[in-house]
Amino acid sequence: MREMLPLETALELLLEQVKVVEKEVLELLSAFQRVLAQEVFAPSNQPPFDRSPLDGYAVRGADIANASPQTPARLKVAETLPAGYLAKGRVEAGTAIRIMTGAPIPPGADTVIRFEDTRENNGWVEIFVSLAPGSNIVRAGEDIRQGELVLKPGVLLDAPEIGVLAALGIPRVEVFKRPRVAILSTGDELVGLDGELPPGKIRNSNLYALAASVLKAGGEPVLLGMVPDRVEEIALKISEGLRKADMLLTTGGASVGEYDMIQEAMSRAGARLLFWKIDMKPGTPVVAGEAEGKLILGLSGNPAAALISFEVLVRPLIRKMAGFTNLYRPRVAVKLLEDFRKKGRQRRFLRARVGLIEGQLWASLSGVQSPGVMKSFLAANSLLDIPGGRAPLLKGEEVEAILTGDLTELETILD
Ligand SMILES: Nc1nc2c(c(=O)[nH]1)N[C@H]1C(S)=C(S)[C@@H](COP(=O)(O)OP(=O)(O)OC[C@H]3O[C@@H](n4cnc5c(N)ncnc54)[C@H](O)[C@@H]3O)O[C@H]1N2
Ligand code: MOO
Repeated sequence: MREMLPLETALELLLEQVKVVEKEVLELLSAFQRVLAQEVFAPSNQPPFDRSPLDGYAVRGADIANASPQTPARLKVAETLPAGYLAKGRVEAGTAIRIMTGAPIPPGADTVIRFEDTRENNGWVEIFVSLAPGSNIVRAGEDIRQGELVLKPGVLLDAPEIGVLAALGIPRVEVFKRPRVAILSTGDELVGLDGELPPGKIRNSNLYALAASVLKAGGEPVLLGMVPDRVEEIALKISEGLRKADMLLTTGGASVGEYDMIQEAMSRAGARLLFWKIDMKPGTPVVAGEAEGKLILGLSGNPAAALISFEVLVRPLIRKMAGFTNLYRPRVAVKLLEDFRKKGRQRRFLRARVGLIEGQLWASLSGVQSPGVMKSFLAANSLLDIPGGRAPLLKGEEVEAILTGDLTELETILD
């Protein structure tokens, strides 16, 4: 087995192994935040009919051709037309229909004049402006044409997509199931969240951080809990994970220490080893295996290393399984707001905050970068991707940032 694969090589190898999960049909609102699995062609025009975008008067353009404040056109108001109804009659020469926003344009009319440009008195309306025929009419299909491909498989069904499907009268859609991702923490030092912390022990935080990450990536976490550093127990849990889920993540025991037994446990559970170690820091030790067509990824026990491995390696895999077309986060060029002096031959991912200063994106490190430190994630909205051998870096140098956080935060971050 070769030492330390480049991240892209490892990712390519793993992406080849994963398949998109099955599909299911859901009621529209249950499909919110799911990935669309079908093409959606518009069954009808949106809007379905020519309509008024204003409260005003539907008229014939010819009748108001010479209207002005000095020489208003005088038209007989034939009826009032609210949204949701059809006009009883036509707009004949010399008449107008009072029309509300969203109401269908009555036959005979080709223009709508807004209330502000008119004055009504005793069943007659004076029009003070002349508009070209066709003005102020929203045409049927102006938004979406019947037969048009509106949504493609692989998109996330967010609020606008749900709204468009509802507007088109589509009550159910085919979406991808959520890939189930089993998570197992290994380590004698681990205890759960309740109760006193015994001496020498730590909380099993990786289970929760990874479960939340799986949810965010579009997967469904299957919590396998924690096991002590014993090969047989780990192997049994791996087998359980293979039965219950489409992919399995473990943390701990991925390095070279005496108790690092994930590789051994994977083999006992019948897995084929794909690789161990990726050229990145944090997150070098990743044991990748495959069994029954399912991936098993043994991530570092170090909490920050595990989360960074998840971000750059596991997230794209889950996104592929979940049916997304876009697997990756956006990457942008940023300038460093401070020096980063630590040399290193390995590629590094640094937790950072990216924000705008006078139209330029800048990055400042969000705290301590050690693989066991979590707090620096709290202020981070990105990972800086520093190629091996590139550091030391000086303030003002350009580097690449992977945007992991909310873009809306960008403007408020730096002063
Ligand atoms: N002699 C060497 N030692 C280490 C090397 C090395 O190359 N040679 N690599 C270091 C690097 S880099 C990393 S990263 C870690 C990876 O360690 P493991 O994956 O074997 O993880 P553990 O040793 O089990 O744990 C590391 C650290 O994380 C804590 N931990 C473990 N599980 C959890 C959990 N579920 N929740 C929260 N924290 C957890 C654990 O207590 C340790 O502090 O190895 C270095 N060593
Ligand atoms: O590879 Mo370890 O993950 O540096 O921290």
